[in-house]
Amino acid sequence: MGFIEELKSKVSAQCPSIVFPEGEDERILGACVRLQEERILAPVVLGNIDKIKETAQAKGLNIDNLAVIDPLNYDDTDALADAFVERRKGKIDKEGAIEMLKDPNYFGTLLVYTGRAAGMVSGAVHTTGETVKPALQIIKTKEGFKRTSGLFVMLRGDEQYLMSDCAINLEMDAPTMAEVAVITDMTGKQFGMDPHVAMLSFSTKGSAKSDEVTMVQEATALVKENHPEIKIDGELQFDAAFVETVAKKKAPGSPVAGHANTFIFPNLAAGNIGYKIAQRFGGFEAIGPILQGLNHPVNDLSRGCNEDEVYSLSIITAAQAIL
Ligand SMILES: CC(C)(COP(=O)(O)OP(=O)(O)OC[C@H]1O[C@@H](n2cnc3c(N)ncnc32)[C@H](O)[C@@H]1OP(=O)(O)O)[C@@H](O)C(=O)NCCC(=O)NCCS
Ligand SMILES: CC(=O)OP(=O)(O)O
Repeated sequence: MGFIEELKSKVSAQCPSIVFPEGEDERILGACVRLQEERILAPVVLGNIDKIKETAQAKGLNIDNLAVIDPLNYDDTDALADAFVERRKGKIDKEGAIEMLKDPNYFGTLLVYTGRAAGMVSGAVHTTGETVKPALQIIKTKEGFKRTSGLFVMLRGDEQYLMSDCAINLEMDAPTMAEVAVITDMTGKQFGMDPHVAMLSFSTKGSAKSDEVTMVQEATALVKENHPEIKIDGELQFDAAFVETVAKKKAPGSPVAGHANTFIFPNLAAGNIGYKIAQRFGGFEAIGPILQGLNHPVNDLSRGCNEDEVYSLSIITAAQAIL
């Protein structure tokens, strides 16, 4: 059984409710109708009902059984605003909260925070910043984690790899890269994988010297020291991490080199460019970014996503909510 198929059977047993702030988008609406008809999860679609009906008609979708909420016309806005003000502790007043709730990403995030939905999927229309900022402010990271990070599950046939951080952290240092590695290992295990983690660089085992190479070496050392149970090595170039013959030459004796399946990037440019190259040149399905380390699952999409990627990320979001 494939990765998504396996999660699907676990998720459908509980059928959690997932909110989609971009209900007027045809890729979102198409995926929601499929998820609802297959009884995998219970979508809650946000948007203007007339515009959603227009999208449905243009695509020939039957939305009769879909839960739709217009954030501009919702009975419980007052309760959401109160929860928002309480959570932000002096950073927003009631009037400001009511205004912010007109933004579907804030509205959807508050539905998740207050337990009205188990998770959220957005970002097919909005930028990553617009999508994730409400979650960073309201959902926040779990105890023990300082930074969230954006993971991609890369799928092609039987191949399955994890890549992160491809979406969030503009500045990388050794503690942040170490934290990304630890949480990515946890996510992989949560999804039933056996992560072999490569801390990526343009250098393998000291073949080049620079501040960034030192940062990756320090991050690797931090993980090895604090989490001896994690299968990790670095710093490794991608070929040394992935190709056995190259690993034998560049990193002999490494427990990970040559068969890594989990790749941690040394900066956001490498991560974001790297996953898109694998997706567009390599023909991988790229599912994510999956935000790791938050109290509840809120996941972003690339604006370049297709309906199948929305469908798959929704199943992963539901799985994060129940596993
Ligand atoms: C994610 C991002 C929007 C955060 O923006 P930001 O300007 O740092 O956010 P702010 O400084 O306003 O912080 C907002 C809140 O988020 C928290 N925060 C910021 N980055 C965080 C992170 N990585 N993890 C957890 N919390 C974070 C802050 O602590 C702050 O909390 P507070 O308001 O309760 O004090 C920004 O880092 C970003 O644009 N990243 C790149 C996104 C992108 O375009 N990626 C490429 C495409 S996927
Ligand atoms: C993840 C990502 O790169 O998002 P977008 O393509 O929307 O910028």
